[in-house]
Amino acid sequence: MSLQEAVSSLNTLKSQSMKSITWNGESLILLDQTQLPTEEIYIDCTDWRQVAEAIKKLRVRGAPAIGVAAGYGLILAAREAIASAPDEVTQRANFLEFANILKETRPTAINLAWAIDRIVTNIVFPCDTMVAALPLIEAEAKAIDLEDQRLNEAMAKAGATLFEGKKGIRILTHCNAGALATAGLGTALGVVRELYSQGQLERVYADETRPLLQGARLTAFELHHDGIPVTLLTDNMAAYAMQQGLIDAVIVGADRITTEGDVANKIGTYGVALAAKAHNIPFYVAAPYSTFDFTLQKGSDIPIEMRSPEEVLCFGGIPTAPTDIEVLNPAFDVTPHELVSAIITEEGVLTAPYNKSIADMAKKIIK
Ligand SMILES: CSC[C@@H](O)[C@@H](O)C(=O)COP(=O)(O)O
Repeated sequence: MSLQEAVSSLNTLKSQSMKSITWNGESLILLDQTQLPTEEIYIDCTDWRQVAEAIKKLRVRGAPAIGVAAGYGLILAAREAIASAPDEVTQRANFLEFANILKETRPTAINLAWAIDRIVTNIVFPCDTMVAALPLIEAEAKAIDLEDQRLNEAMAKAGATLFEGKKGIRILTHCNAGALATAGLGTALGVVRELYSQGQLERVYADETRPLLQGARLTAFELHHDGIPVTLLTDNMAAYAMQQGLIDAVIVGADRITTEGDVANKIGTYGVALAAKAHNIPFYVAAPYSTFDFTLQKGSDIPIEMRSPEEVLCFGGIPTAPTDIEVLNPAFDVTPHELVSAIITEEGVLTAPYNKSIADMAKKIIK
């Protein structure tokens, strides 16, 4: 498939929901999310380094999406490793080094490490040669992509059960946990789409999500594109909207969830959860099993990505503050499980006590 054909197939798919990642057998085509909503630019990644750069710079972003993109990036890494040396030992060492660099591009969303480890451990390690592993890596990367689409659909259905019999529902969301952040319908926005298709949704309130405006640039864009009513508000208006009685429930995505149910998500999520608690509004998190870190108990142990001060000091290259001041720029925060009303997964809706419901889910998955 040529770049042109891939772009036109992406455009067709976008009429159902935004599709931002396409593997065409030769290269990985990514919709550059840093350019949205003003420009739809596609990057043709023929080198795994371009995939790493795209993840680091948030051209592709959202926990499930970066896992899917990295899976395809490993095909490019394996091809280069095979071409880099005649002997198996060097090829394998080079591949593992490339995989590690990809894995380290973003530290908080566990879906990235999960996808890379799944391919390295299940596919590459048991194979005798990198040449033999190559088609299997490609098959596994596609399986991760397709699986994410199915997980999104299952979460959408599970999430809708929380709103049975209700109409005119107004949902607040933070950041972008939609089609742009996954391979399918989205996690939080998958539930929103399901409610909309059942005629139950009145509208979505989208926090703009400082500093990189994923809510304004991506969520508002994605929902508006798909004809779902959306109202944009700045982050500091969320508590006001709750106080005014405009919000029935909050639904957000997640980048990592611990075994106790603590949730890392885009910076600002914790404040939204606190405000929801104060106003007695349910705070739901939607995430697939690939977002759970079954090795971590406490949210305080989740590595939080600190990003460049420029993201806070400027927007679109235009300074919005004195440029020589100190800046705090954590990309994520952790919402303690006490503030989480339920976690929507493909296995159903998990409720407190989370250490038990998450352990039961882990048993089902790790059979
Ligand atoms: C379905 S994606 C859920 C999260 O990944 C999303 O809410 C988020 O925090 C994304 O952060 P980003 O820094 O844009 O990758």
